Amino acid sequence: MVDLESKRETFIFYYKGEKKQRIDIFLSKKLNIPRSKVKSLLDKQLCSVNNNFQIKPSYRLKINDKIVCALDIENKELISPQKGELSLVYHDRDFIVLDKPPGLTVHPAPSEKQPTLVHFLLYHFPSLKKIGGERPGIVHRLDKDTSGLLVVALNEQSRMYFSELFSARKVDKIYLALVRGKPQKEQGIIELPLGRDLKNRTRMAVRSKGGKPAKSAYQVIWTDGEYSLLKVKIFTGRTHQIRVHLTTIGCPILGDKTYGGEIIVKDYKTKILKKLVKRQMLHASFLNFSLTNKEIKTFQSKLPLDFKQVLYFLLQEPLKVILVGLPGSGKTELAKYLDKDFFSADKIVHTLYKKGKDGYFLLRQMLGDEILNFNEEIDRNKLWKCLKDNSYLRKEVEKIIHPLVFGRWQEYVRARNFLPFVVGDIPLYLESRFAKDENVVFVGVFRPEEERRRALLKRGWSEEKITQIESWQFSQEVKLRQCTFVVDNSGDLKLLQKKAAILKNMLVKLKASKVKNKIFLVEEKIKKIETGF
Ligand SMILES: CC(C)(COP(=O)(O)OP(=O)(O)OC[C@H]1O[C@@H](n2cnc3c(N)ncnc32)[C@H](O)[C@@H]1O)[C@@H](O)C(=O)NCCC(=O)NCCS
Ligand SMILES: Nc1ncnc2c1ncn2[C@@H]1O[C@H](COP(=O)(O)OP(=O)(O)OP(=O)(O)O)[C@@H](O)[C@H]1O
Repeated sequence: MVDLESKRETFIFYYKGEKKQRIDIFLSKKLNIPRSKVKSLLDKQLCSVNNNFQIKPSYRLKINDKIVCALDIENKELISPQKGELSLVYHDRDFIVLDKPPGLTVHPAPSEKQPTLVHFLLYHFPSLKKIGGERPGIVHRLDKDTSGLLVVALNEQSRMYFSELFSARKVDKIYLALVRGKPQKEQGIIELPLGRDLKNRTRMAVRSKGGKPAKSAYQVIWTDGEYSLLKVKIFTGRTHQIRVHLTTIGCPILGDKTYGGEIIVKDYKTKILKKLVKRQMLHASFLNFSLTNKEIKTFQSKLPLDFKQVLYFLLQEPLKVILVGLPGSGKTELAKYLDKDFFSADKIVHTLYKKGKDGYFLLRQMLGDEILNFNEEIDRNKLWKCLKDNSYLRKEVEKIIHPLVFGRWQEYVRARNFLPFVVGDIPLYLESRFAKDENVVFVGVFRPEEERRRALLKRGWSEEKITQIESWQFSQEVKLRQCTFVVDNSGDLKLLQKKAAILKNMLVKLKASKVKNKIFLVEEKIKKIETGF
């Protein structure tokens, strides 16, 4: 038998709980060691209850039971202090708050070969050795690839205080998560029980039977529809809670390979994203709790560099410059000067009408063979005649064609995510209410009536066609009123080219200031914590 009280690594507890609790559960929490380790201590008779050493793990503690326990030192000696950088946010006699970088495991585990945070802590805070155990001072955890705030107790009293605080859920914990997709609601609560995935034990899953209750609340800070930045508060602290809960609303955390957040390279944007995202984009950014003297402590961490890079990249959408103006005003000419590779809705419509393409089938189905020429191709003149006196049919055609054009426009923009701005010659953008988009800037093109009409006649349009097609569009005044910039195309093409060069400059500046503004607004929202959870 071991003389427990004469050993340096001895722990003495008096059980004060009202309910009878299993000793293995009690000691696992108190000593911060797994239950299997408690069992081995009991088996080795390194633990006693009221001086009785024959104790089973299922023994239920009664009030005032005296528990004496000696942690065997073999394991502890394995954790040798190691030099490593710690980013301290707060430090006093009792505890520290630090900013854990991604990729650092909190405490030793069989699968972890690299030094852990505990190794570094022992180097900087040798007094932690007194606390003992495999997890000295550790009162809560963050996954290896999650960054952010972690509290570490520096003495046994503080460790017990914080352990109780965390397990009684008296700590406000808020995380930031960059996710794929967009939650259906701006904010919401996810309350779904979690347990080990029965098919894959390394994963957690929602389990209505046998899962432990888990509750998270989220708010959307920013979204572009495809990716979102969420603020998540957790009310329970289950393993992988945020990661699993967010997948249940269709928003896996970017980079979280275990739960469907892997980045699949589809285009330029995802290619860059894959390079930037090296881990799950989850960051513990805020902690709030009260101390024994009732003082409330609040901590907020800065965004880690990799998280910031990904976020800024996602905020870098190009400015979408949409040219509007009446037919013949010179939109296409201006577009060419702004960007040779501009997007032309008219061109897209032309390709969609080609034999075998989507538009071709749909129009033929709707309007029959009378819009075809002898080669069974769509004859635009016949089509125009068909539509000119039938506004119902025209609107039906637009209902089919505009979403197809808009889809192509979105693809076009996505493939040019690296540019400061993209140019769309989309004459009906305003009229057809393409999706609302805060990144759009309208540029109006004005050309004197006579010159405009002359150009259209030259194009082969009849007076009737000019009047008719104009009547399908908003008036010049209504169009130009919605524009941030208006280009007066009264002179010749050379002058228009000069104006285009000036406009280009202004667009680049506008884009830079818009991004700056967007970053500012997002960062302000990140800082504002107590908003409606
Ligand atoms: C009316 C049609 C047959 C005329 O064809 P045509 O080859 O003569 O002209 P084109 O397609 O090059 O269009 C020239 C200009 O007309 C104007 N315009 C074309 N269609 C429309 C429309 N439905 N409503 C208002 N203006 C239109 C635009 O300013 C456009 O830039 C054709 O444009 C058409 O099928 N339109 C319906 C589809 C549509 O809405 N297209 C606009 C692109 S988003
Ligand atoms: N400043 C100008 N000087 C001379 N010709 C011009 C000028 N601006 C435009 N044009 C000519 O007028 C015609 C109509 O211009 P453009 O095709 O650019 O108009 P648009 O606004 O794109 O019309 P639509 O909406 O019908 O496509 C073209 O032949 C173009 O070359």
